[in-house]
Amino acid sequence: MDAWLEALGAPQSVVRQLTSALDAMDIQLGPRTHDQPQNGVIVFDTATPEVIDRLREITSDRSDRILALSATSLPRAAGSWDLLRAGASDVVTWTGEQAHHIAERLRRWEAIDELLACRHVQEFLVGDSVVWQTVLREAVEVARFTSAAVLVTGESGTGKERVAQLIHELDPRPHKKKLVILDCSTVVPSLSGSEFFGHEKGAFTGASAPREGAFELADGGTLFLDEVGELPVTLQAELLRVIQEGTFKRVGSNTWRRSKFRLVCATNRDLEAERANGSFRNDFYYRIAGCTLHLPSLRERTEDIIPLFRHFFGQVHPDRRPPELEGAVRELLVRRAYPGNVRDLRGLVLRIIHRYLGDGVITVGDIPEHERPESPRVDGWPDQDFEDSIRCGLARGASLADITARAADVATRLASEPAG
Ligand SMILES: Nc1ncnc2c1ncn2[C@@H]1O[C@H](COP(=O)(O)OP(=O)(O)OP(=O)(O)O)[C@@H](O)[C@H]1O
Repeated sequence: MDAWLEALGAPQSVVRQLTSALDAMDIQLGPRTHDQPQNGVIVFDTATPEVIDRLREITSDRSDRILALSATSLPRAAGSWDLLRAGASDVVTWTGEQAHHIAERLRRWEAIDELLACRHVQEFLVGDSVVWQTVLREAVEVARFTSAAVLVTGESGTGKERVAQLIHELDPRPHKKKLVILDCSTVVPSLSGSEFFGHEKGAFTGASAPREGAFELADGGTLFLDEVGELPVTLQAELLRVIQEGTFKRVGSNTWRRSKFRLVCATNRDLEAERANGSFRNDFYYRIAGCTLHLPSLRERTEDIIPLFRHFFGQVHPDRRPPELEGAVRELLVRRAYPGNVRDLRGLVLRIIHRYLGDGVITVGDIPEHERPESPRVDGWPDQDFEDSIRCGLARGASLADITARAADVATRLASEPAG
């Protein structure tokens, strides 16, 4: 395998030692090329501001993974954190004996990249932006190389359920069973025991036959608890044991059963805030969040909008090349607010496709009437900041009425301020 190497003030002897040790393990270090993201090693003497700047520069536009290798002294703790913050993925000090560790690290990164680049993953979770590829890479790593419980957070429609599906697919357990999905927001409190743990015949009125619950069904596979933030605190307490130990009793039974499952949970709620105010249990949180993945909103990755458009077009017309977009259509797609994120975009694309006659460029005429900008811009008003504020409000869940009321407040206050 290949990886790049940059030496920033490191002794040549260390660079030579490292290069030949890795070469003996079949890893060739070369210069950093400027096409695809690649993994590499930066060797430096001490973590100077130049090293930090260089790391930032490399990781600002490409999702390279970088091992920062300090050639002489152990970087001070603060130095290590600075290196990680600037974009390094790992920090190691060279004492002449870490070649093996470095080789292992680079090999794992390469294995993850191969999975990430495969057609299935790229078409299942579309997006080339650095922020998206970075989180996707984390998902691939945790799925393939750990059995950790994963908590996926992010606004509605950002792809949390799809990430859960991917984690299950990439999980390398032998004889893996199915993915069981349970939407916690639909669990009726009086039937929650049965939903999660199952029940025996006659356990309660209406229990005419025994039933397996979600934990039992997920034995050997993955249990995806969607909308986990909706679980009442009392129920969270009841789930602690099964999540920690894998043991549970069906409702109406005294027999302990065992289930071995991987747990993936998702929520669009702010569990940090809910833990702080006591509406989400800390002990439950620590059990479900062995690893957390935060999915970015679509407004944080607008460069993925056009690729997603093409993807959704391809879903409807698998045999056709996605058409070109007229400039105004492209601008509308990229600048529009998507409170429902990718789901919202998908809905818009479908509405456009329904109107599209299926020949040539997609033009503004293919945009449904209610999606068109309402009024022409007059002398630069409303300006971009004004639009951005509204978009931001909508994205945070404010209604049009909230925004109008707020705008009226601001206008009244400004009108009463003395001129100048
Ligand atoms: N990166 C992506 N590539 C392709 N399709 C995507 C992507 N992200 C989301 N989607 C599509 O967007 C829709 C919403 O995705 P998903 O249900 O995974 O979101 P979610 O975050 O779980 O939403 P919610 O919080 O409302 O449950 C689905 O139709 C899914 O196929």
